[in-house]
Amino acid sequence: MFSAATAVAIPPAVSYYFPEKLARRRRISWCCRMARVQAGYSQLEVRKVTYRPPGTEQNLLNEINLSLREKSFGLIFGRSGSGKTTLLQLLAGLSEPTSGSICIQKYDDSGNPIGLSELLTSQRVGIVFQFPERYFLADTVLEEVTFGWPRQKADLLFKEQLALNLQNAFKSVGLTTISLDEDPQSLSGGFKRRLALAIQLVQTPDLLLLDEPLAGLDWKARADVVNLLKDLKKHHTILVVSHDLRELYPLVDHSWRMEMGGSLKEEALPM
Ligand SMILES: Nc1ncnc2c1ncn2[C@@H]1O[C@H](COP(=O)(O)OP(=O)(O)OP(=O)(O)O)[C@@H](O)[C@H]1O
Repeated sequence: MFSAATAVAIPPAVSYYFPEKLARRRRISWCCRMARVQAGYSQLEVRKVTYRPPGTEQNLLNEINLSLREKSFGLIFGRSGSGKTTLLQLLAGLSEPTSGSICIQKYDDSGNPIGLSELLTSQRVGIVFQFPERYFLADTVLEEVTFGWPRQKADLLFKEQLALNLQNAFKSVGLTTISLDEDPQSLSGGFKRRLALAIQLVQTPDLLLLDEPLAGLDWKARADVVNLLKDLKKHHTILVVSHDLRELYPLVDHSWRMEMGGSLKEEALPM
């Protein structure tokens, strides 16, 4: 077991002394980040995105437009099979739009556009699929989180940064009372969902995409995840696909309905 203070007992492979130089660099980059934030804001801009899977005759998404300002919470709702997950997959770079663009537009303090870049080259994007626990592969929590981490010695600094991120990620999802040696499958439903979020948060994403984050959880775990999302919203831009409108309503800044046939329109939640 470990506490919040010691949150993650980093194993030998990633437990290196965190040098003062690196700490200073983090402070400097944090200051730069603050300076950037004070100088304006950025917004995810999906413009006229159409998607037709290769080799098929029908568009799954038709001229989708969507804008979401940084540190906002967006929710897409709509009937099953309308194309919500397909859109998240495009935003995560798992498929490419047939036409249209997915960008980050920067604005100055007065709201004047000052720069445009592609989402995936300028921002880190994390995606948590529906029922993410079904895709857990490892025997321990630590292996699950560090799956795919680089193994070469040359990546020492990168590993140290990830180890620190891991500690922060576990704290931010309230996973401070589980052992890193535990089997992920032995965790409760709510804790599995927290673990899935922590795995993404380790990469410090700017944009977090969540597909049905409350699906399959009991009422207590659902309430926990809603509270957790409320906290995450302070630091991340979050776009959720969900049918659980009532529970997520208090978090939502913008919402859109996906129509059958793959068109999206901004619409208040039907409460
Ligand atoms: N690669 C593909 N080729 C052909 N059809 C596809 C492909 N991917 C998804 N589809 C179809 O596109 C439609 C939209 O699927 P999608 O999973 O995006 O819907 P959804 O709105 O997220 O549904 P749900 O709410 O049930 O998760 C579905 O009919 C699905 O079967």
